[in-house]
Amino acid sequence: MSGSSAALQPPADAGKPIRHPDAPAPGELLGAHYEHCFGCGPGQPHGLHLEVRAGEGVSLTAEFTVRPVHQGAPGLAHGGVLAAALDETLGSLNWLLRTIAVTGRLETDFVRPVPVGATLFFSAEVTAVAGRKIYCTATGRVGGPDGPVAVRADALFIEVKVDHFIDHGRREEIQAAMNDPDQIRRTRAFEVNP
Ligand SMILES: CCCCCCCC/C=C\CCCCCCCC(=O)SCCNC(=O)CCNC(=O)[C@H](O)C(C)(C)COP(=O)(O)OP(=O)(O)OC[C@H]1O[C@@H](n2cnc3c(N)ncnc32)[C@H](O)[C@@H]1OP(=O)(O)O
Repeated sequence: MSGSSAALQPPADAGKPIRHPDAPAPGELLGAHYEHCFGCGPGQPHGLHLEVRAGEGVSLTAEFTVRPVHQGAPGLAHGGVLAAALDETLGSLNWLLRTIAVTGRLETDFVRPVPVGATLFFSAEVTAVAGRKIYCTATGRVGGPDGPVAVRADALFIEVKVDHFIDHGRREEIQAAMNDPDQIRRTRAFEVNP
């Protein structure tokens, strides 16, 4: 099974994504957007520690190595963890648009089982933008960037203001983030008009 639902088909008036002029150069490693992010944060011991590199246009590549803490069935990655890796990969595309956005919808195909110890090589791109709606797609391969497809996803991200996090996040983490100049710098890298 593959093919995304009607909710993930861009409307007729959608435009092509535009790479922000200050986006990281192709090949550049993108840092974590938040130290304690489950997907990319170095301060999250059981996190995915996804490593993401900017690509050409509004595309990127990412790598994630499955560890024993990510198991579902014995010796195999948990599907929810793989979906999280896809979500994080797709969310990282917003660095290249310099837009803050959250996942509205994520549709995932699990094509083959992924063993513990395997590295997933993701490639992702934004396919269309319509107002606040950002349409994107990602593929994860095993064994190498040209290996067989193990997972893929299509998603819709919705642009939000930084207030989305300030209004909804638990007070203590928001306060700590606001007191951290490095976090403020990272958040600004996402925003065209901070
Ligand atoms: C200094 C302070 C520190 C701050 C530090 C921050 C740094 C952060 C930097 C970067 C963070 C990135 C983090 C990446 C992590 C990986 C990505 C994730 O996992 S994100 C978490 C999972 N996602 C959510 O928790 C969203 C929960 N949902 C919501 O909050 C709302 O539903 C939201 C914002 C998505 C939409 O709500 P509305 O009220 O703003 O907008 P409406 O009007 O409902 O939707 C706008 C358009 O989008 C469509 N839409 C919305 N949801 C849809 C859906 N599920 N399916 C299809 N269409 C949908 C609607 O039909 C509408 O379309 P029409 O403009 O009318 O054409």
